[in-house]
Amino acid sequence: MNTIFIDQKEILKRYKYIDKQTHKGIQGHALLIGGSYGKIGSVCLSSKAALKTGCGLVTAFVPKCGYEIVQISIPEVMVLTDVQEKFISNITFEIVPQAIGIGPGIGQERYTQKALHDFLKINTAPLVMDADALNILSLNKSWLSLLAPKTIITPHPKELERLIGTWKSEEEKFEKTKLFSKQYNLIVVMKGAPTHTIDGETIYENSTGNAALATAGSGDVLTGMITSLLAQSYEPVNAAILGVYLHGLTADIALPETGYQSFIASNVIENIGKAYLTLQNAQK
Ligand SMILES: NC(=O)C1=CN([C@@H]2O[C@H](COP(=O)(O)OP(=O)(O)OC[C@H]3O[C@@H](n4cnc5c(N)ncnc54)[C@H](O)[C@@H]3O)[C@@H](O)[C@H]2O)[C@@H](O)CC1
Ligand SMILES: Nc1ncnc2c1ncn2[C@@H]1O[C@H](COP(=O)(O)OP(=O)(O)O)[C@@H](O)[C@H]1O
Ligand SMILES: [Mg+2]
Repeated sequence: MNTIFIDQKEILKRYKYIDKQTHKGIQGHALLIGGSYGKIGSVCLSSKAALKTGCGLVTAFVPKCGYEIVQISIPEVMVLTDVQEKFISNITFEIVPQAIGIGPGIGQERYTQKALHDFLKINTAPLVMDADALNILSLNKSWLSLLAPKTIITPHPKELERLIGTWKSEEEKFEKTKLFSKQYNLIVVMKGAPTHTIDGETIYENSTGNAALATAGSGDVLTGMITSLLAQSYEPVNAAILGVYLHGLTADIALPETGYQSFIASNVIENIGKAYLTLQNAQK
């Protein structure tokens, strides 16, 4: 098995330093599409995480009921709304994002399923798919062929099972996921403890993170972080590997202060800066 252990040394080979002359117009624009009535928080977490991971601009596309929630909770994020009040039914926008993340809190309404299908047929931006976007794909497996090469999917174990079916051993899980990755030319971020990112035959095993991450919304945050890195022109596999590494590192940094129990998804976002600084300081 071709497994690469992702420690700081491997990350430094992939991490790109900020150009002193950069500006928000070239730092990348990320679009996060998600949320439904009662789950607007998920897309707030993804959007804020995207900004804190360094892209220049972030837009959230949410159902109408999410408009004020996103505007008030994260003033730096721009907001586009669907025509429907409580769920997404028609994904249209005039901006040109460099990357899109879709799925957190989006639900599985029939109209949302159709909106996802229509979106996948025309989307050309680098894409991260998570949560209910993956559950909708599991209900409509023929749509997997619409995904562009190197689309990143970020399933937790239950979402993975819905996509690839059950497994009887860890070995079988990896074999089935590798086959799935090759069949559809996808990058699969197999979330877990630890997380493995699978790109065809290659498995990248992450070295950071701990059980503090077992908390609501920590996956939504990861989606925003990876989308942000994609928008900053990281190759998809590197965006996935670096996003997973920084995400886990925030929990390792915060653990002495929060303990396992009181760490929440917002603490991931708060510690992204410190996680980046470990990489910058390692170069000095
Ligand atoms: N504040 C918010 O608005 C939040 C919204 N969320 C959204 O809620 C929707 C439902 O997401 P869920 O993931 O809760 O629902 P799912 O039904 O997909 O997953 C929940 C079930 O999956 C299994 N599972 C999850 N992680 C596992 C693991 N590591 N090992 C083994 N089994 C595991 C468990 O059996 C669990 O009951 C998504 O759209 C998600 O984005 C959640 O992210 C929570 C926070
Ligand atoms: N025990 C654990 N150790 C390390 N990482 C964990 C652990 N439990 C969960 N995680 C990480 O937390 C995140 C949970 O994602 P997910 O289940 O999608 O959460 P949500 O949907 O609530 O946002 C994943 O990145 C996963 O790898
Ligand atoms: Mg999730």
